[in-house]
Amino acid sequence: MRYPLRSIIMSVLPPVRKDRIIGQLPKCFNKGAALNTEDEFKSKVKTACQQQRTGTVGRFKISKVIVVGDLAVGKTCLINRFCKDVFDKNYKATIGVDFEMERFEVLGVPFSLQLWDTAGQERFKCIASTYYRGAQAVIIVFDLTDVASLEHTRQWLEDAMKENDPTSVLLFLVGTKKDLSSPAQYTLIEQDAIKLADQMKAEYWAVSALSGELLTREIAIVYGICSNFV
Ligand SMILES: Nc1nc2c(ncn2[C@@H]2O[C@H](COP(=O)(O)OP(=O)(O)OP(=O)(O)O)[C@@H](O)[C@H]2O)c(=O)[nH]1
Repeated sequence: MRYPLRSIIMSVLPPVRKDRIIGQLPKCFNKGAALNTEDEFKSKVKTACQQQRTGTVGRFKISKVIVVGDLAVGKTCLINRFCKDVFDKNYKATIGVDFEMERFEVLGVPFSLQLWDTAGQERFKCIASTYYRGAQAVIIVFDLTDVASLEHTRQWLEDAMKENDPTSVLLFLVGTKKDLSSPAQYTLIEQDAIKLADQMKAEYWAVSALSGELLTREIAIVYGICSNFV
């Protein structure tokens, strides 16, 4: 007896986690640097979901998201907090690239994010950049306590865009380690980050992987991609 591939896949996958079931658009972090300030999904997105026209592989839609940024700014911790809800204070450099898959249900339709964690170390940049191609979203990470890491985000963006179509990629500029920055330091760097996000046409967030504060906003990636896929 033959079974359709999708039924087989669905039967071996665990159910989608409750907090990954998205019925409403998450609020943006800062209206001054947001990709979307609407409260609701676009009607064409809703219609596509209702009509199950959302995927390229059966009902599935897989979106590739690459996470780039300087050495030790917190890319791996960001992904680990988001996907596994854990935090490791010990630093282990990413060698080349790493990969996590996160499943969602958006307006009743299965939706997956591939999160590609890339190495910030110069010597691994060459390997990592071979995985940049075909991204639907790029998360450019900087450390809120390190101004130089914010300045370097332009270069990371440029590198990521060499392999992608700038007109169709969604950009996120994410400041990490908010728990380590003093209010005065945070206010200063945030002003520059918002300005930069505006120039890049990126959505801005400030998060802490240690506390987990605001990290649920990563779910905002979903709506950005969602509103693009029809
Ligand atoms: N206090 C605090 N420490 C953090 C946070 N995020 C990351 N760190 C620490 O910063 C260090 C580097 O974090 P990683 O996530 O490994 O950095 P990375 O950007 O993936 O580094 P590479 O893989 O070398 O590019 C680790 O010691 C983490 O524990 C945060 O939000 N708060």
